Amino acid sequence: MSGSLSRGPSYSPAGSFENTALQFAARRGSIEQIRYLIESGADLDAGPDPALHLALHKQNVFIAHLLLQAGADFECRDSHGDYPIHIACTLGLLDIVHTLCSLGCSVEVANQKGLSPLHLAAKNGHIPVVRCLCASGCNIDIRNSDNIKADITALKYGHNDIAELLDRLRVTGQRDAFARQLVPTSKSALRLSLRLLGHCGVGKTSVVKSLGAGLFSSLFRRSSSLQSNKSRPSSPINTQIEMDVTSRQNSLSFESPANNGTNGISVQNMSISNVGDVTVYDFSGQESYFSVYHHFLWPTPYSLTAILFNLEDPPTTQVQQVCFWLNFILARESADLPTAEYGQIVLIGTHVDLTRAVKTQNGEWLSPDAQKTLESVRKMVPHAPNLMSHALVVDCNVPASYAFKQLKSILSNMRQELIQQTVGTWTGLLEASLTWLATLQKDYEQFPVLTRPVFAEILRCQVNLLASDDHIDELLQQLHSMGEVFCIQDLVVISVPWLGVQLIGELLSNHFLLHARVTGVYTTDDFQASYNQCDALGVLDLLEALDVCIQCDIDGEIEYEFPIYNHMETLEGLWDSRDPRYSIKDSKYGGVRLYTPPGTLHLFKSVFPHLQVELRKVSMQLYTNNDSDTDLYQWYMGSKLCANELESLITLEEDEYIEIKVRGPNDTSVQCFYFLDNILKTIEQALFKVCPGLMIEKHVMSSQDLKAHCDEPFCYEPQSISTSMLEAESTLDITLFNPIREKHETIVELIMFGNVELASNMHWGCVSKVQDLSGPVKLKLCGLLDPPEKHGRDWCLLALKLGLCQEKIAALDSQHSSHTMRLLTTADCSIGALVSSLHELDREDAVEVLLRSAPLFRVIESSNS
Ligand SMILES: Nc1nc2c(ncn2[C@@H]2O[C@H](COP(=O)(O)OP(=O)(O)OP(=O)(O)O)[C@@H](O)[C@H]2O)c(=O)[nH]1
Repeated sequence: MSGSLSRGPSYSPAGSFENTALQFAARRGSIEQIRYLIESGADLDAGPDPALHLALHKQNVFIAHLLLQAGADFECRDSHGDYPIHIACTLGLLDIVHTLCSLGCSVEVANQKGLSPLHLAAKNGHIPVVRCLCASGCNIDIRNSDNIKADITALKYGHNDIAELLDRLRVTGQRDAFARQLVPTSKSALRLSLRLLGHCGVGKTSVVKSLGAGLFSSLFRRSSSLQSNKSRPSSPINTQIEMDVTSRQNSLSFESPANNGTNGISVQNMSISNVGDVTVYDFSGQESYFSVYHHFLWPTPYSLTAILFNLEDPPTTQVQQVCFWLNFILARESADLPTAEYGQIVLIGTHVDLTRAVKTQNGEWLSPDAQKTLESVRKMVPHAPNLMSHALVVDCNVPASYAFKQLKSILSNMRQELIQQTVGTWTGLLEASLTWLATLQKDYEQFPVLTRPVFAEILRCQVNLLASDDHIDELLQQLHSMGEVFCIQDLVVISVPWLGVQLIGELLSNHFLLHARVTGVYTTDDFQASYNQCDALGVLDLLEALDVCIQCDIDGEIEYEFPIYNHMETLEGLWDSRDPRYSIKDSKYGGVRLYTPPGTLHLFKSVFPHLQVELRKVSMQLYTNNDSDTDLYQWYMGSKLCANELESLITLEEDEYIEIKVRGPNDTSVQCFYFLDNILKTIEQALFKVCPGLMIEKHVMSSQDLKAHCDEPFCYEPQSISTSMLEAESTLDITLFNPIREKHETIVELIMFGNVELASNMHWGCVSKVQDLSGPVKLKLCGLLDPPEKHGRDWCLLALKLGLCQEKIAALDSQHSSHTMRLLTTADCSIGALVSSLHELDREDAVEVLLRSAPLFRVIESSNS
């Protein structure tokens, strides 16, 4: 800060008309100077035009806030006779008006021209400001010096909406009631959610029914279920081949066991005895629905997620299914949140009545198998935060049983623990809206979807005329987390059960998929013919917001592409080895395979259609931006993107890994490199959107094998590449051994399409900073290093090795409860240094994670792409 700035008071002799430094800074909008002068004790209110008034005239809301926070007088006039509220109302500075009102400023004072703040806002057409003034208790019948009310002023200046608002407030006489509704009460707005996940037929719906059963109906649940059990076909899950759960080769079966399974996501708001209101999400076990579950599985401390498994199934099947669902949930939760932001996860073993388990006197089933399954799962997924240490064992059809009491008691304990966090968030507006939603749903029964502006307009009309945009945003957030509405982009779905069952349940059902167009491409009319329950355009907008489809302009005709419906087979000749452009000696080939870590199989399958939506977006952008010759051809679990003379093939192989191959003619190494990099970025973004918590491994394909069109091209595992990078003096000199062809390949060939000059635009992974590690990798390291280790080789020793003293780490101001996470987000060292320290500590488990999942390289700029 320049030394020429003096303290304010010396510049502001009383009554002087010269500008003080503060006024000068306010006029110029210099935030730093304002901060300095405030700290130096400048006279904030030196006049006749105080700094606050000047900042407001310049519409510099930030500076005005700084001055108000510092204690500037907001009840003084400037040389024009205006108070700050007059200026803010004239200019429509809603935030300032709001702050001034909450500071208790006088909202009815007239300026020198005899106009009140309400008249000024009405005259200038600022309806949000009018609402704010009215909610703050301003007299709506206040008259100006010509004895005219503000609504007449509004009419005179053509602001009929304001006139109407003031008129309605007067006629209904509910202004005070509306204002009170907006003030938070001391009540809590806590609504827990219970999410039930598991394979088909494990008993999710039965649990929901039992939770909802009253005392009387519960007597009938058991007998009716016995009836239905008789007709229950043996689950195909039971007939699965026994699997080694650590292998990549295994496959899970997701077939539906019966016709009557849940379609989509059944959402119910239930009042559970001894617990209170709970929103229960019953997620179908049918695979076709998995691709939209991420929209409903956001991390929240207010949720209990139950993973159900059938105790009749072989133990390996139980473990494999539970691991799948646990990984599924963890992948969909953002990885860098403090542990307290995640809800609890509980395992529930079902069908215990059909096993040889015994019951204790108090009715508790004893099933060592369930606990064994939990222990195996814990070993295989050690980093699951908040997985409860005890599995419940239940006969889903007996509501009044010990297990249901345990489940209710878990929910009730969660409520007790969490209630404090939401105390003071309940408003009268929320209460009124909950009742009003039922009427609104009836009005929009056919298609219960509104845009945010329409929702806001109706809410103001029917519930509270004074609700501001901020009030409505907050309300929507509350309603969304309660499961009362579902907000996505600009849309508000006002019936979540409709969305879960009638829309998603129908459109992603196996039945619909079977009859869908095999290309997955629909015109609006085609779509309307297939789904005539409501207006196709509205549904298509919603499905686009859910990333289920994408609108494309194909030769001037608007069409919608649904990759989930696309069941076209792979065409022969898509990657023809004889294509003369790519069969010449110096043509360029390169490729990458993306894996999830061992044990997390099948997670890509539900993401791939989203990835195809993103690829379509990219191809349309490439087309409009570069006017290049771009083409995207998509089929079931595969896409071919071509840009000018470059080609790429993106496929999901064996349901397990994504393969990306790129090729170009001679002299296109730079283009190929950036083409591949851009495709990878698109895929990574799509994966992140759906699975922000998923760790990705990047395996590099042998370019020689790709060029030779080998059936089984060799793939270099990331840990062998990373290790070579760490050991080599110069990364560019690295060669890796391809055992299939018994040849060496250089890193330049493998990653840079043979063009060494590209190195100047790259950062190698080992020199990247530890902070650059992705959230899921950090979380995995936390799972390994947080628990105290018997020889002390945990985060603590690591911190010392990395040069941080314990006091420094303990003193770090971080919200994260994990010590390792604090260390990783603050340590200023390279990934290579972290690997060396972990080696020294003999923590090969953590080294393995890093070597497999740390980035191999990062492209600095891709302007050449
Ligand atoms: N004996 C017994 N039968 C059960 C139990 N849990 C579920 N069932 C029966 O198993 C069948 C399938 O149960 P659901 O509750 O519909 O299974 P779900 O998990 O909701 O399956 P989807 O909706 O297809 O995902 C029904 O006939 C239930 O009565 C249990 O604990 N014991």
